[in-house]
Amino acid sequence: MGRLEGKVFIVGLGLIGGSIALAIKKAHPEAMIIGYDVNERQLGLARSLKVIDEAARSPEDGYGQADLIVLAVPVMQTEALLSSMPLERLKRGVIVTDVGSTKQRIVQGARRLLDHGVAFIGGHPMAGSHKSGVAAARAHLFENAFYILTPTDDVPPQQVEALKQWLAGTKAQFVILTPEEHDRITGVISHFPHLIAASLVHQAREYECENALVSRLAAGGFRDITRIASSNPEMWRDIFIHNKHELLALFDRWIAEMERLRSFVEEENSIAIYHYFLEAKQFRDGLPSRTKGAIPSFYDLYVDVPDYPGVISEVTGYLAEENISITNIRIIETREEIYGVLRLSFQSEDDRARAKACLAKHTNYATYEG
Ligand SMILES: NC(=O)c1ccc[n+]([C@@H]2O[C@H](COP(=O)([O-])OP(=O)(O)OC[C@H]3O[C@@H](n4cnc5c(N)ncnc54)[C@H](O)[C@@H]3O)[C@@H](O)[C@H]2O)c1
Ligand SMILES: O=C(O)C(=O)C[C@]1(C(=O)O)C=C[C@@H](O)C=C1
Repeated sequence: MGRLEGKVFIVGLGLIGGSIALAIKKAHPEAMIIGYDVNERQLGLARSLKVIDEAARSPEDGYGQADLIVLAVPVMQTEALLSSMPLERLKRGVIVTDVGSTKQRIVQGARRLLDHGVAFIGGHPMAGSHKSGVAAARAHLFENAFYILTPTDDVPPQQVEALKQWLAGTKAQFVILTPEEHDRITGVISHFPHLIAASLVHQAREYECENALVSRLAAGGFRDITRIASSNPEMWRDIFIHNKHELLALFDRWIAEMERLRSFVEEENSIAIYHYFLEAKQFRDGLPSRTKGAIPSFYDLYVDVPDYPGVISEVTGYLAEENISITNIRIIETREEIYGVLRLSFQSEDDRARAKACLAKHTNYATYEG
C-alpha cells in the first residue's frame, strides 16, 4: 500500500493513541501527526518521545486541519467529543475513527456526524496492556492482532479502505463487525474476564486480613489470571457502563455456571469436575496462537539514571554479568531534569525481579516497575 501524506489528529495520547500515532508514522513518514491530550504531562511527553510532530492547544485547534481524526480516549469521553465536534469546521472528506473498547453507544453517538455526511468508522484494535500512558506506547503493539471496524451503511467502502490504508502500519488484521456483534463478543472475551480478574483480587485482599501470607504466597497462577486487574480503572469504569446490557446477561450465565460447579464440588462429583477441567483445557489449548503483538511482553523496569556518558553500558553490564536478558531498552528524556529514565523490558516477571535486585546490589539508582 502507498504512503499517505496529510494530517492526522489524535485526541488522547495514552497507550493506544500513542501506539496508533507511532504505527501511522512508520507507514506514512510524510504524514504530520498532531496530538492533543487533556493531561499536559502526557502531551509534553508525547512531544519529547516524538510520538507526535505537533501538539494542539485544544481539540478544536486540531479538528479543522485533519484528514484523519482518531479519538483515543476512554469511551465516555469519546461520546462527549463526538457530541461537541464542530462539524462545519471539519475538512471535506475527513475520516473520523475511534479506538474504544465498546461500539454500540459510540456509533450511536456518531450519528450526528454521519447525518452531516462525515465518515465515522468505529474502530477497536484488539490488543493492549494493563499499562496506561504514552510512555508505554509501541509501534508494534497491534502487530498480528485483530482490528475490528464497525462501519455503518452510510460510509462508502472507499472510505473504509482509506482508513485501512492509514492504519496499515499497525500490521493488524482488519475484521468488519456490526457494533452489536462487537459488544457481544468483547463482552465475553474481554470485558467480563476483567471483572473476574478484579473480583479475584478483591477476594484475596479480604483473605489477606485473616493472614498476611496470602499476598506473599500469591504465585504464578494467581498472578497470570489477575494481570489485567492492574488495568486503568477509568477506562474499565466507562466500558462497564457502556456495555451494561451484555454484562448483565453474562453475570446471569456466570452465576448459574458457578452454582453448577459448586454442586459438583459439594457432591465430590469427580467425573464432572475432571470433565469440566478437561473441556476447558481442550478449548483453551485449541485457541489460535497469535504470538507477536496480541500478547505483548510488558515486564518493564524504569531506572532513574544520572545523565552522564556510559551510564547505559554500566547498567546493561551489571545485568549481563548475571545473564539477565533485556528484550528492549529505551531512554525516556526528561528535558528539565538532570536524571534520565531508562526503560528496560524483560521477557518475564522473574527476569525483571532479578534485574531489580542486581541493580540494587551494584548501584543506588531508584527503580520502579511500570
Ligand atoms: N488499554 C488497552 O488495552 C486498550 C486496548 C484497546 C482499546 N482500548 C481503548 O482505547 C482507549 C484509550 O485507552 P488507553 O489504554 O490508551 O488509555 P490511557 O489512559 O493510556 O490513555 C488515555 C488518554 O486519554 C486522555 N484523555 C482522557 N480524556 C480526554 C479528553 N476528553 N480529551 C483529550 N484527552 C483525554 C488521558 O489523559 C490519557 O492520556 C479507551 O477507549 C480504551 O477503551 C484500550
Ligand atoms: O492485554 C491486556 O492487558 C488487555 O486487557 C487487552 C484488552 C483485552 O481484553 O484483551 C483490553 C481491552 C481492549 O479493549 C482490548 C484488549
